[in-house]
Amino acid sequence: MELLSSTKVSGGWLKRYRHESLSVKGDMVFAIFLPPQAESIKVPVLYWLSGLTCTDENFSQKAGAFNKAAELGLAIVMPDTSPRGTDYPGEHESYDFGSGAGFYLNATVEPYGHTYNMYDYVVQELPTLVEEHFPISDKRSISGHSMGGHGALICALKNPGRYQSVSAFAPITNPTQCPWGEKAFTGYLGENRETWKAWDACELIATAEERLPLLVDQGEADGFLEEQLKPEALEQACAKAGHEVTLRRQSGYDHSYYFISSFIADHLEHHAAALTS
Ligand SMILES: CC(=O)Oc1ccc2c(C)cc(=O)oc2c1
Repeated sequence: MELLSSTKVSGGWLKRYRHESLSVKGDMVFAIFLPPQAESIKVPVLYWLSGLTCTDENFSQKAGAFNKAAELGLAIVMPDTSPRGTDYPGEHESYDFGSGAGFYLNATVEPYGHTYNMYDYVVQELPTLVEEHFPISDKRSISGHSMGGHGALICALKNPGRYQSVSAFAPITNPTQCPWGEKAFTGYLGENRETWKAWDACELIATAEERLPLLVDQGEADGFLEEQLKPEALEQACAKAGHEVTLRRQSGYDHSYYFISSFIADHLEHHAAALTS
């Protein structure tokens, strides 16, 4: 691992690293916030999955999360949103597919199937790496925004026992039924829609082995609400499956990090309560 930068913030440290990833067969960059408590004990950790077009830096620069994370003694790990440095056909042509748009799945269609394995990376490889190299415990939670909200929901739903809690901001709840998801899943998984279901929170809810309560914030002035995000689909899937969900519709908020920064403290409290109980 190569240390790229180290910055003191909120009494703790924000560190960025580059490392060679087996899952994506290339270099990946991630950031980790270590709260002051990590100087003397192993601290629990929140994985934050960012949305389309983002890198590890959007959350660290814009969410305003570190004062609260320091107060609660939470580490935060911020991975990048896709493999980088490949040059596949179509990879750099649009904001919603390819670079910056990994969708937190394991691609099966070549050439993407070769390296776009963001699911393996965030669920297995990155936690193994950070738990080995930093004073963090194996108590994990997961959250994210938009494409990253979809990622957080599917990672938790597919891995009972791995996370203590899950939350999301404006998640793509039902990617098999919205334009962003249909485009990405066709490109990464192929035309057979049956195979898509394994990566869709609304499909996974029905058979989830674990009933982690979901905390979701959704801005009512979000321009992507009706066509892409579809919070009502998640509500209906949860109601049908008897899965607890707290969906907070926040009046006037859009899809931006202003929205995330307004409610991130609530999410950190939610995760800290589960991680320290
Ligand atoms: C920094 C920032 O605003 O990030 C951002 C902007 C737009 C989007 C969209 C449209 C989708 C998504 O998944 O993430 C995302 C993130």
